Amino acid sequence: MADTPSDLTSAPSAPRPRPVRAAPADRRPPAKQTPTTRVKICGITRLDDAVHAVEAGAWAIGMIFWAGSRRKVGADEAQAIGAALKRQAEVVGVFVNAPLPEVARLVDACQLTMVQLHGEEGTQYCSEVARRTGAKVIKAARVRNGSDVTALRPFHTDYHLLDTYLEGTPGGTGESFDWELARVRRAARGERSPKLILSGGLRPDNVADAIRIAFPFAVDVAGGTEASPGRKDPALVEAFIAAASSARRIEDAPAPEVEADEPPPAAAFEPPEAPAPIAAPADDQPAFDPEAAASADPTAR
Ligand SMILES: O=C(O)c1ccccc1N[C@@H]1O[C@H](COP(=O)(O)O)[C@@H](O)[C@H]1O
Repeated sequence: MADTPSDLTSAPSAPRPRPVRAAPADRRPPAKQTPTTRVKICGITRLDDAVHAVEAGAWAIGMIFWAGSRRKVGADEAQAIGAALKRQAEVVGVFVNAPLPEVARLVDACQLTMVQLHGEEGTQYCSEVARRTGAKVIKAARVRNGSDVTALRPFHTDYHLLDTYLEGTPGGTGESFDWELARVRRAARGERSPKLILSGGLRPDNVADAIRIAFPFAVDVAGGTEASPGRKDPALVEAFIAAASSARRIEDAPAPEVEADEPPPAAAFEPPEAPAPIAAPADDQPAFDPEAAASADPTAR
């Protein structure tokens, strides 16, 4: 029994409870927030524009390698942009039905971290781009109706991109589509879909509405941030990124059950080793679809 002061001081003392004090507001863990929508600034042809876009907060910058584009990037500029920015942002090359060896060569030469396939590339071609280059793959669809959106389902790429359908133009139309159609994709049950990138006619004054309706992972803009084709307007770039970053994404809005209104289109073609014209469907060359082949021949699994 310890009943003297000396006994008390020598006895092993129980740890004293530490006073509980509220952490100062500035040291409390941040409240869980929905991450803001990423921004891809596309159609960049000049190093200065690329650097400015990344400094302004772009997640990705895109360069168009399709020869028919008014925004086609030059080889030297593309290499300089990739070398300068590949550690700070995603550097995306945009292709339309390009031969696979050309895509692989440009990924290496320009240090692309992502490849955006904006033509009629099929599933096997997309997988082959990922396997050969190591770059992440964005598969784009041009949207008229719900079927154009659901047609992306067999593409197990890193990202799906929805752009506006305009006859005879593979992309960069400057026109928007009905963003509600993106919900067809969200209504898909069960499997986890690739992240959505929304594009087509987005501008600083409409991007927040688009985000609220389509709830994309990222938004992508070319024409809406330009002074002229291939040349960015720094003020528009900054306004676009600010508008996208401040838009609230309604993460837990229930996904409506929207049905596709038409059957999915016929199978895509696998681009040959030589470029194919955008308007030419491969009627004479049916796509090789590994999933269809496997289900027709169970031994092929
Ligand atoms: O911008 C182009 O010239 C282009 C050409 C061919 C394929 C894709 C192209 N750009 C992509 O188009 C969309 C939206 O552009 P916009 O904002 O409507 O002008 C975007 O995904 C670009 O990557």
